[in-house]
Amino acid sequence: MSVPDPSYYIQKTAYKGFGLFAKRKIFRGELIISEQPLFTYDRDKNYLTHQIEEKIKILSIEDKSLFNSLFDCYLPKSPTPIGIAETNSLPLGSFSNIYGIFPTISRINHSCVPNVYHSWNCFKKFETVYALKDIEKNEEIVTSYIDLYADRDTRKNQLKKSFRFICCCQICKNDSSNIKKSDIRRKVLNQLDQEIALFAFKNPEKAIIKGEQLLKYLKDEDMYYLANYVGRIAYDVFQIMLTNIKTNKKLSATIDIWARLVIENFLICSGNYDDCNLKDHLEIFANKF
Ligand SMILES: C[S@@+](CC[C@H](N)C(=O)[O-])C[C@H]1O[C@@H](n2cnc3c(N)ncnc32)[C@H](O)[C@@H]1O
Repeated sequence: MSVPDPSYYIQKTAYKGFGLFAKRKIFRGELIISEQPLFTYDRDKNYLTHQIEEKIKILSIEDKSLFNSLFDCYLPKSPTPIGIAETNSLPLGSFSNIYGIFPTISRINHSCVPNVYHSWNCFKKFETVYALKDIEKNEEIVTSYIDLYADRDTRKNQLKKSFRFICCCQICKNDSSNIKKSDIRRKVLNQLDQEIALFAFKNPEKAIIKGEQLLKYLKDEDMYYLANYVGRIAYDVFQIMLTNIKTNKKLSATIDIWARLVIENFLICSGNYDDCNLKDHLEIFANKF
């Protein structure tokens, strides 16, 4: 089921195949698409081709033709079911082996400066797409296929290997001195991200400082609008503060600010924070002061 009166349209692009575009101005935090999968499959299984072919067999005629119309980046001239599935499938949750085929969301092209975030809503069983920033009428709607803490060459190699294209987004085609600066900042982001987990138990004060530094680097790299990244960092810091609240009140003095940051950013990128383990705690602290 899609949102009634969609705010997007699908159109052929100059060099990216089809893409999704804004039919009108879309605002940050707006739900753009909510879509059920045509079918799902277990990507961990060896007999992948057989599994996908069996799933296609039981689709309705319309759904079969929808599936067959999707792009195969591996064999574009003579698409195969496995090629179409591997070009377009999305995991149902961050670490899931179960992947789904979503005919409309599959048309969204990649950018390392995405303007939307897609994720699986495990309660409603829909893949949703929310706007991370205001999107102007006729602007292309773009998502990220990869980890954006990676440097330019790593991003380029991943996209080439998995999706067979060279990214020409505004940060990938920057001049070399700007790319160098961006790569250094992303390397630091990656390192700080790992250090939060490393210090969470043995030195929580330090882990919180790493979280604050992460947000600063995200701002410097113009990534602070990425509510999925900001929300996750804030959630990590909130969790550390909550764990230590009884033993170290000073350490958790700003817990309300972090709780609000989690809620605000989770709402923007996925419209809810229902699947958070700490939902009740978040609400209590966000409203406490
Ligand atoms: C999931 S599909 C996206 C929709 C696709 N363009 C279509 O026509 O259906 C992924 C494929 O789109 C193309 N694509 C996505 N983002 C691109 C980009 N930024 N530049 C060039 N091609 C891109 C690549 O061929 C990639 O393998």
